Amino acid sequence: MGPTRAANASRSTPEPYGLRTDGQKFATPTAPALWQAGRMSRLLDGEEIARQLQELPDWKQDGDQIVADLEFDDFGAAMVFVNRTAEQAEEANHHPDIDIRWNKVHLALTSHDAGGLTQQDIELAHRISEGT
Ligand SMILES: C[C@H](O)[C@H](O)[C@H]1CNC2=NC(N)=NC(=O)C2=N1
Repeated sequence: MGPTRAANASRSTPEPYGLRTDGQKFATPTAPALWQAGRMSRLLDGEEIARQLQELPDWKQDGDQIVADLEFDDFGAAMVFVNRTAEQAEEANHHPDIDIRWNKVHLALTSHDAGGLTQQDIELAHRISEGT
């Protein structure tokens, strides 16, 4: 016997999706439910993005993305950077689009699940730019 819908609704912390014991079919989690569960950031507005980009000189906004164009001594140096970026992306479970052209690397970050820019994009941009 699992909790009733009413009991569930009154919980302050929602049960994680996938662990419902009341036999109800899983609903597609709504954006507010995911934000509350801490698995999705809310969209940032234009002012917040502009303010935070002041601390990220390598990055600029391009529509729903933030992008960085970086140049290295040669292909090998670019690949060292890209591999480090890949590790950071895996740690964050947030992954930039990466375009490599010999010594030039173009990175683009957006939060596909939220449909635009979130704090996750800003945080990963900081991590990527530290040490470049
Ligand atoms: C299931 C997993 O959390 C999602 O697919 C993650 C993976 N990496 C991601 N990376 C980026 N940049 N945006 C996302 O929305 C995203 N979603």
